Amino acid sequence: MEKVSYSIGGRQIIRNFDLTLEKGVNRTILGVSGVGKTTILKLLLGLLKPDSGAIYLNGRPIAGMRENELSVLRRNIAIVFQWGALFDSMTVGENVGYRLFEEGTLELAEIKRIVLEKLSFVGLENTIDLYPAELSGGMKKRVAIARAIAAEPEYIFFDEPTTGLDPIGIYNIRHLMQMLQQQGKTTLMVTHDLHTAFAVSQKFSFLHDTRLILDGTADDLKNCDDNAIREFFSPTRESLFITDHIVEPIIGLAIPHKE
Ligand SMILES: Nc1ncnc2c1ncn2[C@@H]1O[C@H](COP(=O)(O)OP(=O)(O)OP(=O)(O)O)[C@@H](O)[C@H]1O
Repeated sequence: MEKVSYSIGGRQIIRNFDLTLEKGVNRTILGVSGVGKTTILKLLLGLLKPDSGAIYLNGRPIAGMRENELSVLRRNIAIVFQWGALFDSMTVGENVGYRLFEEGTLELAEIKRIVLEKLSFVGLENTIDLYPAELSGGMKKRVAIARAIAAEPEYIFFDEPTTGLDPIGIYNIRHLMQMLQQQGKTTLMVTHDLHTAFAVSQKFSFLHDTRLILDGTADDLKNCDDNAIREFFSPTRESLFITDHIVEPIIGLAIPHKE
């Protein structure tokens, strides 16, 4: 995204926002609730059109692209929505294979093989004939990941992937995200779960009051003395003014040890 601005009903949501997704890197967009993080995902997916600025997909501007060209490029992007967004009337297997089935290019047996492979990747191959209502929240999110990767997208977007999960569920999602990264996927996440963000992300975009105020690493965030960033990392209001003692442990705790 290059200098993208977007407003809703005359209210500016983002202004001159820049974002680059580097191959194989996980980036997290951070910022307080309502600041515009999900709006950025929607702009990237082409669900919203920017007021100004440009969005490039694999280096090509999407503005003015024909719908068939766009849909080829969009095949490269998948999104895992906050609540999984599975189709309730379809089985787990049908949910995971839906996109491939709709595209109509693969034999049913091949789709089934891919569905089983992706369900086994998320550890849920035994749920193939169940309906979403029969799954826990964490299982639904894992099925949503299996569905997202069924068509082998290059980019995967995660909107609040760990919201509402217990610690084991959160660990599972983190682990899957790390495995996807090992496979070379480029991922973008929006989350309030800072531990997960620092466990899986190498790059961060911090959005505040319509603007990008930091684009950098965990260390850049930790060392940044911008007030908005320091306040964001303060766990309680009482600690807002002693952020020197707060920022480091939160970020430090969450960064995984690299082998
Ligand atoms: N369809 C809409 N009509 C009017 N305002 C909207 C609409 N969609 C989003 N907004 C507003 O745009 C702003 C940005 O919303 P967005 O969902 O992108 O924020 P967010 O940072 O993802 O929030 P959260 O962290 O709570 O999910 C919010 O103030 C929201 O109220």
